[in-house]
Amino acid sequence: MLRLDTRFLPDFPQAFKEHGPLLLQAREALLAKRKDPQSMLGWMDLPEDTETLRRIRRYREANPWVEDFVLLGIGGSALGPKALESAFNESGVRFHYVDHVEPEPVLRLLRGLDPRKTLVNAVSKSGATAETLAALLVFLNWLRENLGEDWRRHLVLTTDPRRGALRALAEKEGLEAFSIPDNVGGRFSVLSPVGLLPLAFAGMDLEALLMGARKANELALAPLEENLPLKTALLQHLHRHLPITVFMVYSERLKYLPAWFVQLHDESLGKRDGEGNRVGTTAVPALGPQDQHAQVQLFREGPLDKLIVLVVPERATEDLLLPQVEGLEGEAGYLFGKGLFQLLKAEAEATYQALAEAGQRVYTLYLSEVSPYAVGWLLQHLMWQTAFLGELWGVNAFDQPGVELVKRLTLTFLERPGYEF
Ligand SMILES: O=P(O)(O)OC[C@H]1O[C@H](O)[C@H](O)[C@@H](O)[C@@H]1O
Repeated sequence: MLRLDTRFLPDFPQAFKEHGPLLLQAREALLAKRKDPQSMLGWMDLPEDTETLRRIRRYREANPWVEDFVLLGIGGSALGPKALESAFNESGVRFHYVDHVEPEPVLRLLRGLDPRKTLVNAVSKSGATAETLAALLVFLNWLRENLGEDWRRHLVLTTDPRRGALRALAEKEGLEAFSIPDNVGGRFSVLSPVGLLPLAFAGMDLEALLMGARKANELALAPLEENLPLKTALLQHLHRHLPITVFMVYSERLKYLPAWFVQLHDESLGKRDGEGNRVGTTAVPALGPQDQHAQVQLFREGPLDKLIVLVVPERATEDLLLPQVEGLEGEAGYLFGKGLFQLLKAEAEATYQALAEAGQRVYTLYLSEVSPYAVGWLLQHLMWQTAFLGELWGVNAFDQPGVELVKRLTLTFLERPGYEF
């Protein structure tokens, strides 16, 4: 369950009423694009795709030998699975993410892995991302050298249904491969095999994850009053003059969720609108309570240039009572007998109030608990929010023309004769 709290933004209910027509128009414009196969709105349908889920389950069951799962992918091909796996890994399978090109950690990883117990999953929608291709070269070679003909069983690809280097490799070598639907872009792909395959190996309850996402879909299509994604989209829209939107999550298990949100928000919305104006707000990741001891000083007394979103669980799956320890009554007595989760909730509430009191604009999204259902709901909710904002800000939320130059320049530098920095 996901619940919005805007108690420190008293004008919001009125603003929501006034902006009703604008919001409905934005939703209509977005949904009208669904008919267009180029629209990249396939993420809306992923929670219904039970056939893919069945295939993934069968694959997982056929490979019980996996002890280490190495995911080669970057951006939208890594951030979602990482955010969910680190929260919900129940299986004991160890996960490793190669979403970088720093040699030392790759070498350290290779030296510590047993190839016979390792499954490598290369993930790339385009099949053309330099970091992922570089990692694939290394791991493919490593599997071949160590496993001989058996290497094929240890490599699974997640990529475009037809195009790109990964698809070509899968066909040439007869490798197991899962498809990211044509009309699903990287940062909207967490509920496709990009996320579902690794999460099946993590032992996560995928039915519940998708059920939560279906709930977000239901609300996005619901009448205005119940429409949670239109509400939070409007909160972001009303504060678009503030350059920063902080996404602060009060959950250690969800510590990688802010990074997923940052890509979703920044890469979708930071671009030129139809008139050439630069639009977008900068999402800043934060974690509670750790960042109370780092960023909150700035949030309290620094510039009032932020919209701050807190994501707070309402219940613990299991609390841990703090024992009374003799000799520590003076300093820690106020904690005796309290739950660790009680402390977490008190800290989140204290931050909420202190930020509002400082004049920062702040609202909270309460998660009933850190469960696959609630988090599935939250992820899909945030995708709807982003898509609605794309309409409100007049930008295409599903492309990323701005990142291309870096890719092209990287290739130019590598191909330059005598290249060395
Ligand atoms: O999945 P891939 O095609 O390898 O893309 C991985 C990432 O790289 C690109 O640079 C895009 O900007 C991201 O949106 C994408 O998630």
